[in-house]
Amino acid sequence: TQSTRPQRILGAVQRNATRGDPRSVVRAIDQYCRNQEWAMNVGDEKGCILDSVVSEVNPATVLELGTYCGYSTVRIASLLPPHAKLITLEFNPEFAVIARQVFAWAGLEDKIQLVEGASGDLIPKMKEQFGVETFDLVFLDHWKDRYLPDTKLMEECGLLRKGSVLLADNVICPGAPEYLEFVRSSPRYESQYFKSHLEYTKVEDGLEKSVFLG
Ligand SMILES: O=C(NCCCCc1cc2ccncc2s1)c1cc(-c2ccc(F)cc2)cc(O)c1O
Ligand SMILES: [Mg+2]
Repeated sequence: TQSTRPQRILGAVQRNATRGDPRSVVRAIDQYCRNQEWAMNVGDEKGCILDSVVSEVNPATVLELGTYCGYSTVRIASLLPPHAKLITLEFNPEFAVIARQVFAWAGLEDKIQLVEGASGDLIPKMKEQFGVETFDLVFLDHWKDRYLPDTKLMEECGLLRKGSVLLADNVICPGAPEYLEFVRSSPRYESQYFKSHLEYTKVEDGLEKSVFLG
C-alpha cells in the first residue's frame, strides 16, 4: 500500500539521522523536504528564528499547537533546560503516530508530552489534566483560523501570565489576518514581526512574536 508523506519523512529520519542526536533529526527532515518533497515543517530558516526566541525565553513550560511530524517540537525540546515541560497538541492521529517515533529517534520522548485532540477542547483542560499553571512560551502552528480564538481561550483559562510569549508561524502564508490584527492592535500585547520565507521556498512568510502584558 502507498506510504504517506509523514511515513516517508520518518523513513528519512531513520535512514539519515543518528539516534539520540536531535540536530541530526532536524537536518535529516530539512534535507528530505528540501530535496525530495515539500512538507509543512516550520523549516530551517524560520527554525533559526524559533531557536533564538526559545533560547531568549528559556521557558520552563511550553505549549505547541500543531505537532505534525514533530520537527518544531524536536527543535524546541532540544533547547529546553533539564526539568522543562513541553506539551504539544495534535489533531490528526496519523501525524501523532509518526511524531512519537521522531521524538524517540531524537531521544527526547521524556521532555515531550504529545496530546491528541482539538485545541479548543484541550486548552480548557490544561490546568486540571496536565498540572499546568501558565505557559512561558506558546508556539502556534495549527489551523490558522484557530490562532485568535485559541489565544482568547488561553487568556480566559488563565494560562498566560505577564511576560508569556506567543510565537505564531505562517502569519503571512497561509496567513492569520484576524490574529495579526488582534495582537498588533491590542494594548495587552507587544508584537514583533520576524520576516522570513515559507519553509523550503522563496515565498514570503514570517513569525509573529507577541508578549502578553497581563
Ligand atoms: O496548515 C498548516 N498547519 C496546520 C495543520 C493543521 C494541524 C492541526 C493541529 C491541531 C492541533 C490541535 N487542534 C487543532 C489542530 S489542526 C500549515 C500549512 C502550510 C502551507 C503553506 C502553503 C501551502 F501552499 C500549503 C500549506 C504551511 C505551514 O507551515 C503550516 O503550518
Ligand atoms: Mg506552520
